[in-house]
Amino acid sequence: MNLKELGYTTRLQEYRRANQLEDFQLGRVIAEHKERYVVQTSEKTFNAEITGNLRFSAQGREDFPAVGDWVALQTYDADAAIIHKVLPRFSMLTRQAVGKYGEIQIIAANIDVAFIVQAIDRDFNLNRMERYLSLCNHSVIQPVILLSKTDLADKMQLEETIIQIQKRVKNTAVLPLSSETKDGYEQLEQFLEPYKTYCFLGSSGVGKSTVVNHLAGSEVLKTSAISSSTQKGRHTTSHRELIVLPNKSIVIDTPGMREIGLTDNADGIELTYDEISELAKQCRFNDCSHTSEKGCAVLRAVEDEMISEAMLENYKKLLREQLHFSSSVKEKRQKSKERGKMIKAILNEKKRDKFYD
Ligand SMILES: Nc1nc2c(ncn2[C@@H]2O[C@H](COP(=O)(O)OP(=O)(O)OP(=O)(O)O)[C@@H](O)[C@H]2O)c(=O)[nH]1
Ligand SMILES: [Zn+2]
Repeated sequence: MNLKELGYTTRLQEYRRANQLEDFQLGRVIAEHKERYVVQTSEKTFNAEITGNLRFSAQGREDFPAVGDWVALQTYDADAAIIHKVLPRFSMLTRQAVGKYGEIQIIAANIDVAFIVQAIDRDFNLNRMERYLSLCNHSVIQPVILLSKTDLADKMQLEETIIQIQKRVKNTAVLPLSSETKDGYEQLEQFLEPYKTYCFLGSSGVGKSTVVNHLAGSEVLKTSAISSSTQKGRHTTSHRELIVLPNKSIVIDTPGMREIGLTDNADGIELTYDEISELAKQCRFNDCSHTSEKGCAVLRAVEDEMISEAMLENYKKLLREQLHFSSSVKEKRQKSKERGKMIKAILNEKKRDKFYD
C-alpha cells in the first residue's frame, strides 16, 4: 500500500520536506489504545508509542495522536516504533470527553466527509442531527445526512421525513439508504471519492458497520465484523479503525456514540444555524438573546413561520452548552495558573528562608 492510498497529500509532503522529517518514516494512525497507537506505513503496521518529549510538552488532548493522524515515526524493532511528531491536521472531529467535564476527545482526525447516520425508526432526531452538524461545521468537514433503514418505513413516511429534514437543515445532502434492499447504495457510492477520508457518525445500532461492510465487500467484512462489537482484550495489531475500500476511499470507523457534548464550538453552531445568525444581525439589540426582546428579527421570523421554534430552541441550547464548556475550560486554566503562581511563591519563600538561615 503506498501512502497515497492512505490519504497522503502533496500538502503533507511539502510539510514533511519543510520540517526536515524526511529521515523519519511516515504513517497514519489506524487504531488507538490508551496512548498506544497502531500506525500503518507504506510497508506495514507498527505498534507505536509517543516520545517522552511529545508527552511532556502536550498541553491537552489535541497534542496527542488520534485515529486518522499522520505521524513521523522511528522504527526500532520489527513491529515497534516511536512517534516523534503529529503532522498538522486539516480537520479534527471532537466532542466533550464523556465523564470528564471541560476536556475534549478527538473522534477522528483528517476527515473530508462525515456521514451523519440516523435510522428512520426510533433513532430519528432533528436536534441531535443539528448537534452533529455543528460538530462538522466547526472543522472543515463536509456533512452528509444518511437516513438509514428506510426499509422500515413506507414511502409516505420516508418522503415526510426527508421534507422534515430539509426544512431544518439547508445546504446539506440527504441520502436515504437501506442495507436490506440496497436502495440508495448507488447514490452513496457516487459520494465516495478515492483517497479521501470518510467517517460514519451516529448512535449505536443505526447500521454504520453494516454500511461499511457492504461498501468494503466480503474480504474486509471479516476484519470489520471482528472490530465492530467488543474491542476489549484483543491484541492491538488485529484491530483497525481505518479501512481502505475497493474504490480507494478511506473510511474511519467510529464507535456508536450516546453522548455528543459540544466543545468550544460557537463557530460551528453559527454555521449550522446561518439563517438565525443572519437574521440576528437585524435584531434591534446587538446582544439580543432572541427570547422576548422588542425588535428581535429572529422571533419575528418564528412568528412568520420562516424558521421553526424548535430550531431556535435547539440553537440556544447548543450555544449555552458550548459557552458552559468554554467557561469551564477557562476556569480550569485559571486554576492551574493560580496553582503555578502559588507553587512559585512557596519556592521563592523557601529560597529566601534558606538565605536568612
Ligand atoms: N431493517 C434494517 N436493519 C438494518 C439495516 N442496516 C443495519 N441493520 C441492522 O441493525 C443492527 C445494527 O447494525 P450495525 O451496522 O451493527 O449498527 P452500528 O451503527 O454499526 O452499531 P455500533 O457498531 O454499535 O455503532 C443490525 O442488526 C443490522 O442487521 C437496514 O438497512 N435495515
Ligand atoms: Zn433577536
